Amino acid sequence: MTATDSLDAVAPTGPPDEGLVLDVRDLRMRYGSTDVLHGVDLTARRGEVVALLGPNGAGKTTTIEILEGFRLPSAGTVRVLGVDPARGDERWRARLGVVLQSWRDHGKWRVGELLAHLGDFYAPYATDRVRRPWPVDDLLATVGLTAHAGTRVARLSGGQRRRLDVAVGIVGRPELLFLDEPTVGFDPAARREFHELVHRLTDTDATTIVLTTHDLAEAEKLADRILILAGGRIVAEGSPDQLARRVASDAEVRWTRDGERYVHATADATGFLRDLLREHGDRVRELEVRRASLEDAYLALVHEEETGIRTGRAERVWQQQEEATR
Ligand SMILES: Nc1ncnc2c1ncn2[C@@H]1O[C@H](COP(=O)(O)OP(=O)(O)OP(=O)(O)O)[C@@H](O)[C@H]1O
Repeated sequence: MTATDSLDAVAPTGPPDEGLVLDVRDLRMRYGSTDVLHGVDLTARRGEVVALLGPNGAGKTTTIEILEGFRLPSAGTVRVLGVDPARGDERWRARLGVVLQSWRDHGKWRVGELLAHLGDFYAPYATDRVRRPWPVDDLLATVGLTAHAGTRVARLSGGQRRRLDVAVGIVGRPELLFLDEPTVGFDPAARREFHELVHRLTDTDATTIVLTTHDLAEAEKLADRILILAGGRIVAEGSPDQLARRVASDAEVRWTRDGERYVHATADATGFLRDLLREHGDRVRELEVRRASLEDAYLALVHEEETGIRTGRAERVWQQQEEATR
């Protein structure tokens, strides 16, 4: 049986959910005798930003390449814009955008010409709802490359090249956009502009975005939902806040009073603060309330998966980190 046959053998029954842009069930991938994905389930809806996080070698790129139709899975059901990527045609591909690690080809082309040339591919796939391609001048302005429309690709700086990568990924006004480590090499201003661009794409075009990144602050800022891939499975899923609460539901309150340092963990920080200030008033100094961060949650959940120690481990890791900073 081929990989494609096996996909059909487990195809879901029942009517498809129209709002689901991505629907992946029990995705498995084996390279030679090594299992990399052990049954990944994931979904994304129209206009949603989903961040896929995980340690090096977790299988993020493998997963994304399967979704893009560049790699055949060993087993599982995959539907991207309602289509099995293994059978996706040009019309389907025109609805996807991919921002890969840096665009190195076409060094002699000028930026504007290159975008116009690549945009031509999408023109036959314009619809009443989606005008394709994105007009070059608008696109250049959107990614902040207007001043470089006539610059040869080979002469762009690293950050400018990355902006071009983004422009290449969205020139066809994709309904689903894959961003692989999108802001590596961006300066802080370019990163902020890029984040604004992502918000604009989801707000005005309802673009669905799947993002892989090792930058947790970026995931926190951009993602509606975060999926943590470790050990070949999605080990946790939720908003940044939900993930943080999963590893530690208590907030930690710290303060000093008469030169003494105090630390108290509580599920009701507001009530505790009210009582504390009523009792000790202006003798309370250096007041701080801290909840577990996404980074705390990420490290604890990945550590849990790697060591196989589950019960209370995540919470203890968080507490140990706290103690180390005291
Ligand atoms: N073509 C291949 N043949 C054999 N093994 C592969 C192949 N591609 C990836 N792998 C292995 O599969 C595992 C997952 O790789 P993948 O590139 O998907 O991870 P990743 O999560 O994207 O990692 P990173 O964060 O380092 O980019 C790794 O152990 C990698 O060595």
